[in-house]
Amino acid sequence: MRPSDRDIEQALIGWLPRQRWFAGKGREIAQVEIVSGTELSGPGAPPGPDGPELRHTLVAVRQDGARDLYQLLLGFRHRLPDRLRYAEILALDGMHVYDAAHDPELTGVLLECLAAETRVGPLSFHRVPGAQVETGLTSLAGTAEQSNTSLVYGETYIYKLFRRIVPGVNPDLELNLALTEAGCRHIPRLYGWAEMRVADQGEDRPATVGMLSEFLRTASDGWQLATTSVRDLYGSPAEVSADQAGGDFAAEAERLGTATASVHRDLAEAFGVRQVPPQALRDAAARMEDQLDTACADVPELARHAEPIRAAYRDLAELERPVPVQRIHGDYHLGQVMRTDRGWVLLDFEGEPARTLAERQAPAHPLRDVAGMLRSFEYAARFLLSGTPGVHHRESDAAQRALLERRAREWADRNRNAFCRGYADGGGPDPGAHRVLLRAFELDKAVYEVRYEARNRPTWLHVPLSSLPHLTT
Ligand SMILES: Nc1ncnc2c1ncn2[C@@H]1O[C@H](COP(=O)(O)OP(=O)(O)O)[C@@H](O)[C@H]1O
Ligand SMILES: O=P(O)(O)O[C@H]1O[C@H](CO)[C@@H](O[C@H]2O[C@H](CO)[C@@H](O)[C@H](O)[C@H]2O)[C@H](O)[C@H]1O
Repeated sequence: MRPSDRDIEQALIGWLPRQRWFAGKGREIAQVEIVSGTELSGPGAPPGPDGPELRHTLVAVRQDGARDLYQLLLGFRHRLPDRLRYAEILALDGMHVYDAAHDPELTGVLLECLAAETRVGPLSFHRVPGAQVETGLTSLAGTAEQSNTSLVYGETYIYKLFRRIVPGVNPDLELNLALTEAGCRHIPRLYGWAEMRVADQGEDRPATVGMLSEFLRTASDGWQLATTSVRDLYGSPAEVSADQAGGDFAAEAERLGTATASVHRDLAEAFGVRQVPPQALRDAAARMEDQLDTACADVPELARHAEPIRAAYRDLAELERPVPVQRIHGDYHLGQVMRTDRGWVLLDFEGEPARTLAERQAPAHPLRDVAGMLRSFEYAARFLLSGTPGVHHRESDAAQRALLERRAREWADRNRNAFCRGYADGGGPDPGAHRVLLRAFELDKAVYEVRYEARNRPTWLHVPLSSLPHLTT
């Protein structure tokens, strides 16, 4: 017999905070409640006498008076193979309950549902018009540090199992659908998606719960490529400059800028562009100041950089001109782009994970994405400098330290210039002609990163903090 919902809910209180994708880490869980359970075993995966069985589950988690929804695939087995031990949530009365995202014997059913456009309980599965979905492929759950869980099926598909579920269409799906329709070549091919009805203020609304895309089998992600280039420079003799180093990244950075401008253009055509009055910049500057205040309260080391940051926000508020806004990526960095044999491809249009859906859907100036990527060049250049494994240098060796600092600056500047050139040549607003906007956006992102790192990866906190003196002078 399966454990009761109550037993599972109790076990989830301890299990959820250990999951990388759980957004409520560090806050006490007051309650977990299973709000929906849909049997998904069969017809593609009929359970044997010993299981396994699959139940699609939505849980509501209460923390600090807030209620968030999370999607789980619960597996049930009488005997849990050793390879699934790490995914166990609970074992009771001879039944194991576990995270079935890691069980390829169960996840095949998702492909079958997508192929057949199944409707079951509150769930419905959809194919992009004209797309076929092949079934019978084995999945492997990604191990990347992610906000969601990705299942790679063979070498063909990647299914993004959204973890935190918010009523409405997830911007990742919304933007991928629009870009697919626009024939954009800088996104992975989209095959289908899953949604479920969830109760929202007394009404049932559809919420996106999964998305099936082409798996970019031979691609490398931008972060890996960029940091390889940085390592190459750091490992070269002192007299070798960034442009002479074998692993120079600038040509790729320039192409990435051009691809970014192309995606921005497609998004502008699909969703429109509107001009917002100067008051909107004053409002934006005020919001940035609020974020800064909150971040300074959370991370006191930030306070010593606060004054020049505020000055940059004041400059923004004083810009007396309307600015164009449109849908953008929203959380753009090197980990969100992959270099394929058909050029750069952009991933994950969800926006910053901690923001509300309305904030993530709000149109913004496209240079916000440019600022995000420029911050990422800064990260790639700086994260090897100290506090992280990879480059070994004696802290006491001031000359070595100064050389690495100089090289970090040189690498970041060279690649940011290349990216901005590619972006302007590709038809985007010239970053060099909008310095006040860009500086404010970069600082706002850096403040966000300080909070993000303090909460999620404290050993990385030095990266955004140590980049601030350069940004604020
Ligand atoms: N279509 C794809 N092909 C190959 N790898 C992918 C694809 N989509 C995502 N990935 C890999 O999975 C990682 C996480 O994907 P992402 O969409 O950013 O998920 P999350 O929202 O959970 O952060 C990416 O950084 C990339 O390495
Ligand atoms: O990819 P996510 O949507 O989960 O984005 C979050 O996590 C990112 C880190 O994984 C974080 O990005 C920051 O670190 C990157 C290096 O790991 C760096 O390239 C980015 O520039 C930096 O912002 C992102 O901010 C956060 O929202």
